[in-house]
Amino acid sequence: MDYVSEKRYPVNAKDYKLYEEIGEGVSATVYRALCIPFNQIVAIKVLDLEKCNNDLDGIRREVQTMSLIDHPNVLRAYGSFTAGYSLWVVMPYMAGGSCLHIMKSAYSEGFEEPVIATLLRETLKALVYIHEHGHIHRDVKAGNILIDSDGTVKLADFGVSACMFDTGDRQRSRNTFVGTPCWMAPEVMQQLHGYDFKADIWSFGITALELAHGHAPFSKYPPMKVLLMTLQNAPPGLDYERDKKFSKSFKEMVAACLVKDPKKRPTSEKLLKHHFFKNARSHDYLVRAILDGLPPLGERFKMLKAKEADLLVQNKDIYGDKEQISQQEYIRGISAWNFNLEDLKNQAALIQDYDCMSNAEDPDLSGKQMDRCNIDGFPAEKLPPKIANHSISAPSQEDGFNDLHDLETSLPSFPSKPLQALKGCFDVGEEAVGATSPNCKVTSQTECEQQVLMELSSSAMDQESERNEDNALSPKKVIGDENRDLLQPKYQSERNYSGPLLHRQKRDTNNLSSVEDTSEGAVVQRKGRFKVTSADLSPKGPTNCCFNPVGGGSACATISNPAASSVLPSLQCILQQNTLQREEILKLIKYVEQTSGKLVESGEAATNDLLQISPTWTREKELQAQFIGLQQSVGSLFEELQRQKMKNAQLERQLNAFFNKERE
Ligand SMILES: Nc1ncnc2c1ncn2[C@@H]1O[C@H](COP(=O)(O)OP(=O)(O)OP(=O)(O)O)[C@@H](O)[C@H]1O
Repeated sequence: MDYVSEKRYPVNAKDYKLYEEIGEGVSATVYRALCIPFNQIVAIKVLDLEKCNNDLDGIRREVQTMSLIDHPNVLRAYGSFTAGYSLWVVMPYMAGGSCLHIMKSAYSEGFEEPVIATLLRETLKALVYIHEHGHIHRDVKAGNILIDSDGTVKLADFGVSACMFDTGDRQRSRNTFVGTPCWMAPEVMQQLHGYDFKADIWSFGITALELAHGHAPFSKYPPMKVLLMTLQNAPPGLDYERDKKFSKSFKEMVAACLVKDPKKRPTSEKLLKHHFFKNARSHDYLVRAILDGLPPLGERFKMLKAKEADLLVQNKDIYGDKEQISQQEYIRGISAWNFNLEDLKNQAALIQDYDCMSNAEDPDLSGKQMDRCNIDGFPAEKLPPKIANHSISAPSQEDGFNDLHDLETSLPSFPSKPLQALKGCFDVGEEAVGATSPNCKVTSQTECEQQVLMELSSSAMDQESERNEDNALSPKKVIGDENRDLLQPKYQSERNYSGPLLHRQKRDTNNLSSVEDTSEGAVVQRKGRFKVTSADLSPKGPTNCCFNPVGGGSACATISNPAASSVLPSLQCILQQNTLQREEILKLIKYVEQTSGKLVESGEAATNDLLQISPTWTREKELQAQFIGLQQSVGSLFEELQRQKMKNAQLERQLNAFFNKERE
């Protein structure tokens, strides 16, 4: 990228005067500020380095990338420096704020088409530039499209951008999992073959829908659900019925972006030539159409925060105190999803309970949106068969029963490595994944994946019989679409109030008092937007196991309908019980032999049989001991890894401080 910085902005906090807050992200607060020596208003993003844990690399990358940018549609950084435990990034102040904030303040149903075309064209120009320079933005969404008071549009936030040239060609296709679930391309979730800049085109299509409706498709669902819906459902799009007010060319443009096969999506350059963008207008038009009459950014932000706080107070009784932070984050529409493995598995167990209702009602989710959508400029034969033939093959969703069918039939299309898809949610390396999942410490990855897959399909089958009862969980029954932001806490309650969630137990989530509260645990690793908590790491042994000498069997509560997380402990539990039973039987036989004084023929045979299997039994015991030993060493290796990572982070911090001192 071209180096642009002519003017050297001061790198000392005392040269800036912070004014009001104008935005908040996962680990940063953004302020309007005055650069005193230049007497210039700027925006300063203050990142809490303590909150960023191990992601210093990411931050450094963001700042570096931002300061090398030279394009009118990409937000650049004037400079950055550390102040105490925070990093200050100085940027141009975009007085209109983000499109997301503007929608939340005044256009909750979304913008008019010419406004969307103008915003998207400018954003797309930014993407063309970014892609040309070998970068993938990876977080294209309305929250990152900023507008200045003169109507200039800039794409912001390189927090998760990746440089395809970082370490050579091999890295052109990325293998990390970052971004925000609703905007995330299927190939990013799947983690099978990596992904490239076409992932941004998918996010761009989702952003188009967000600007059209005021929210992204699937935004009311928890992350795991979003993940599965993105992978399994037909891509979202503009609906011919619901979205009558939008032009055919808009629908076609969106459909061209939201094709599951990235190869079939247009490049940003080609997309920019789409005739939809001929509807784009001038900066002045944007000012007149959406900025005029809006209160100043700081005030708007304050009002939004107050509105959120009100909503939280209103719902405190229903959702409880501990949900507040995640609710706030959700309502703000930021990407602070607190992914942890238990959450994801629990959400997988909940899957589709509310689909049966919602898919039929929510045009975003219905299959019919693509029916009459011929993609001009991008020939229909280039569409994947699922989309191209949609009008013929898509089953009617109206009765709300097809969802089950969908899930079953789409299981084969679910990533062949579903655990990898889950694993990806943490943006952690292979070793950490093994360690974060207590159930996967010794079994091979494939076995674990099979367990998850089994769990998903058994959950799908169970749900057919329980569908009617479970419809009570449908968000549509609880709350109207206009209050969509309030839906999330309901699911978050379910997420956070659950241990390994059995499908049957799920119904109890309506009665929170009956559900065990498993507190989340301290964050032990955070990468990008995702964190792994100590709760994910603590091994959860089998519970409620008791040996029943009368029935001669074991009663493991976790076995009747095993959640993925409990399958392995359950198997261990059975194994243990079998061993105990065998011991008991041997003792009994010995006792009978001694009291009867002679060997009954059949008894003899039975004893011999049992004695014959005893070497196997001994071997089992040995293996069990090895298993426990291995579990322990994986645990301590992981701890060591964490220690080293923390050390690393500390060193980086010191280096940073040193570097900044040098610059001063
Ligand atoms: N230069 C700017 N001018 C005006 N507002 C800004 C500016 N930069 C950021 N904001 C506002 O602050 C919000 C949060 O900033 P930012 O997105 O950079 O933080 P983040 O932690 O990366 O958040 P996220 O994870 O949601 O992307 C933005 O959505 C936007 O509304």
